[in-house]
Amino acid sequence: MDSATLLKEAIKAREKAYIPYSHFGVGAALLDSEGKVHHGCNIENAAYGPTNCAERTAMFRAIADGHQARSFKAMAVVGDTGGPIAPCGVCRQVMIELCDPDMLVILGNLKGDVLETTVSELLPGYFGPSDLENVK
Ligand SMILES: O=c1ccn([C@H]2C[C@H](O)[C@@H](CO)O2)c(=O)[nH]1
Ligand SMILES: [Zn+2]
Repeated sequence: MDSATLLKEAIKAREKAYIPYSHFGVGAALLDSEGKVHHGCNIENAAYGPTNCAERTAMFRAIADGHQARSFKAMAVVGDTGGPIAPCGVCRQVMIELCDPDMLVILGNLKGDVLETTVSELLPGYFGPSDLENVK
């Protein structure tokens, strides 16, 4: 599946956002190793803190569906931003946990701006799963 197709899936996922507070919808589409796409949208909460971003919704759904961590091929994310959307810090950390550091991340907006990057480029100097390898 190419980047443009995955971005279209993220736009479809965005339509499902539950956003009574910010009215800012975000969609994510995570491509698994079998070619299946997992949709994520942001899901807000009256207490604000429990809000789940679109990116984490997509990753948590795919893991809960039985897909292996770090087996994913790409993720596209879209919001109505001035430039390509920038994932929040919490989602970047969860990407480092559940996706390969070299996995393609396609960031877009509704105007058609696109930035192709990777998980490790989004979180330089990250603390990740391998940093706990020496624990006895
Ligand atoms: O990359 C992003 C940035 C923001 N949001 C959500 C969180 C909140 O619901 C709303 C405004 O921050 O957008 C995401 O889902 N992904
Ligand atoms: Zn986030």
